[in-house]
Parts: sequence; structure tokens; C-alpha cells
Amino acid sequence: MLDLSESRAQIDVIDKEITRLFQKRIDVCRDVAAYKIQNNKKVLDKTRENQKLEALSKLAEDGFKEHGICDLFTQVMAICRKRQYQIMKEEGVAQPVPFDCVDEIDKINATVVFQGVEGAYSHAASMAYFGDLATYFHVPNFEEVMKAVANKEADFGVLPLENSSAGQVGDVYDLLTRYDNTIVGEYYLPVRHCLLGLKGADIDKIQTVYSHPQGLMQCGKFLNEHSSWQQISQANTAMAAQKVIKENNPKTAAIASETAAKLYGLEILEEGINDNKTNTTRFIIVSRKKCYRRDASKISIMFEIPHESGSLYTILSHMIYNDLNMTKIESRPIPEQPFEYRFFVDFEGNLADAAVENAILGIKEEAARLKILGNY
Ligand SMILES: O=C(O)C(=O)C[C@]1(C(=O)O)C=C[C@@H](O)C=C1
Repeated sequence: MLDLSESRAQIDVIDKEITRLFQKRIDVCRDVAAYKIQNNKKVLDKTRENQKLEALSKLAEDGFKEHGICDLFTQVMAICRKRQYQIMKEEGVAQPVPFDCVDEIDKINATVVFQGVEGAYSHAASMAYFGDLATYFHVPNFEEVMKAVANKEADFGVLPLENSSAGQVGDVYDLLTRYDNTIVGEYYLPVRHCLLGLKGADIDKIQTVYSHPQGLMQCGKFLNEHSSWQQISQANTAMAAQKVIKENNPKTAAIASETAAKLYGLEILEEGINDNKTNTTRFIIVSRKKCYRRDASKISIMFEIPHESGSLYTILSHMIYNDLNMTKIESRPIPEQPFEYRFFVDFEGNLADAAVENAILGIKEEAARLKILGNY
């Protein structure tokens, strides 16, 4: 049996040779890229890659080595593609992303649309983000928000995208695909449910409580302590608050936000009654303008990929290779293609960073469809 140091010495010699040849191969990519730029050819040539893998597989001495050779050369070719994208960027032939860099999002005197009614959590998020100088209006559903922004009725729309307990708001993800609005900001709203009653109402005399079913559910522990109360569902929490005012009965209460209390002149009988004290909803701010702030640090993209082994990995590898930190991934079904999915990925970075430009160029070339949803 060979001593370990002797085997390692052999491996060292082989690795040196592989490294020398690998670098030589990468250098050839400059000529390949030059040819492709001249002849307007795409970097990715799946047919050529498949032929290469087939030809190299035939040189394998057994099944294990064949598998290894395929894995190895799939990676080698992916790296060579990335080198070609880099050269294209250097040569200035890659199209820049169609987004304008701005110093600030123009919030002053903006017209802002949200879904629901006044006092809803979307309203609270809108006011927290835009403040008192904006003008607000509301529409009955999420799609109307997107439409109002697209049709120039509103400058910005505010939509819930995910909740820390309930997860993604699927409809909003789908709308981001269908409408050409851009995410320009986000706001994390802690969802703090309150028990609201008429001014001077006594919590010990409450008999009926109104809220959205989610509001009732999220305050289950608190309601268990008041098991004699009748729980009645409403279309949303703000409407529950409106109902208390309308009925003018000190024995009824609503579970809604502090904003609803202020708007409808109700008294907070008890604050923070939700079971999960860290319950937070992430809202996005969408605009018709394709812009991003100079100091934006998060990018959201959507892409579709062919239904084949390794295709998701291939796309994500552009982030890994460019040292980009992916912070989130979601998938949604593509309705026209049953059981195929589109992916929504967030990663850290700014559209002006070279690493981001490189990754986006690679993803754009290799995904069936890429949409940059925003940088904020
Ligand atoms: O042959 C090409 O067209 C190349 O760009 C080279 C190469 C490779 O590394 O072998 C890289 C990318 C293509 O998808 C196919 C092959």
C-alpha cells in the first residue's frame, strides 16, 4: 500500500495539470466570445454542450467515472459561459438594464392607492411609508391597485407580499408577473391587533366581537380568555371597526389596528392581543416608473426555466459565482403550463454593481424569461 503522502504527491501533480489546462480553456473563451459578438450568436449553445458531454462520456472507463465526467464538464462549461458574459460586459455589447438611478423616491404630494378600506393594515403601511403629505385612495382588490398605478391614477401602490406567519400573498406575486409596475420600496408592518370599543366602553361588559377571520384566529388565546363573547366575521378588520361605530352599542368590540381606532374614533380597550407578538407583514411599494434608489440594496427578480434537471441550479449559480447573497426564493405555478413553476428570488445588491450586472446578464441569457421586479 502506498503511503498517504505519496498518493497526495500524485494528486498534486494531476491537479496542477488540470489547473493549467482549465486556465487554457478559459482563455480560449475570449476568442469564442469575440466570434459570438461578431456573429450575434448566443453564449449558451445547449446542442454543443450535449454533444460534448456525450463525446466525453464515451471516454469514461466505468459508470461512476462517466457520471463524474458529466458533472465536471457541466460545471466547466458553465464557468466558460460566465467568462464569456464577463467579456461581453467589458466590450460594452450587453444591453444595460432599463432602470433609472435616482437619489430619492419622490414621496411628497404623491397619490397612493391601497386595497381595502381606511384603517386597514394596508392603509397603515401606506401612511407609515409616505406620511401625511401624500393623498390616499383605496380600491376593492389587489389587481385594482396594480391597474391604478399602471393607468396613472396613482403614483404608487401599496400591496402586502408576505406575512411572517401566513407566508406569501400568492395573488400579489402573480400580479407582479402580469403588470409592468416596479417595486421601489418595502415596509415591514408589525401586525398589532387591538380590541376597540366605543369611548368609555368597559371590557368586562363586552358580549360581541367583530373582525376578519384572520384577526379572530390570530387572537385565539385572548379570545379563549373571553369565551363567552360571540365572535362574528367581517370582510376586513377596518369594517369591523366601522360596524362598532355604526351600531353604537358599548357591548360590542372590534379586533383591528390602532390606525382604525384613530380613524373611527374608537377607544383601545386592550393593545397587542395577537398570540404571536412578532407577527409582521411585508408590504411592497410599486411604481410605474422603472427606477431604483442609488443606495438600494435588495433586488427582486422573477424567472421561468425549462422543466429539466439542473435548470434551477444553473440560474442560481450565476448568483453564487458572482458572490451575491440570495435572501429569499418563492415559486408560483404558471397557470398556462400545468405543474411548471416560475421563481421569485430576492438577493442583496444594486443594479449598478458589476457583480449584479454580470449575474443578470447570465440569467437573462439562460432563463426562458427574466423580469427584474425592482431594486429597493
Ligand atoms: O462552443 C461554444 O459555443 C462555446 O461557447 C464554448 C462552450 C464550452 O465551454 O465548451 C461554452 C458555452 C456553450 O454553451 C457551449 C460550449
